[in-house]
Amino acid sequence: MPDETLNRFRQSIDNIDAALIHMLAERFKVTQAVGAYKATHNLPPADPTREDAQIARLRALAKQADLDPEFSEKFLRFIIDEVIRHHERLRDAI
Ligand SMILES: C=C(O[C@@H]1C=C(C(=O)O)C=C[C@H]1O)C(=O)O
Repeated sequence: MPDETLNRFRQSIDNIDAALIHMLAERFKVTQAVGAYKATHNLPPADPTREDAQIARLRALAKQADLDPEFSEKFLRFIIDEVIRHHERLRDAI
């Protein structure tokens, strides 16, 4: 028997998941451009000072939004680590 309430929740979840994928795709497009710029200008793949500032900012935003700051930091760390791997690959390809 179809559960309309559960279906409506799930439609919303599916829309949010699609938005997350599109936002991540845009973010990786920009970070790829940053990686190419860094590789051609002899800049290091990682910038820990910038990362610390981003993490502090996202933790504060998460708290305001009633989202777990620990989870938010882990999520951003996971993404940034992947970006750094891409930047290292771009650097090594030169
Ligand atoms: C994108 C950059 O390169 C790296 C990746 C970052 C990110 O994904 O936000 C942040 C800092 C850098 O370690 C950058 O330097 O801005």
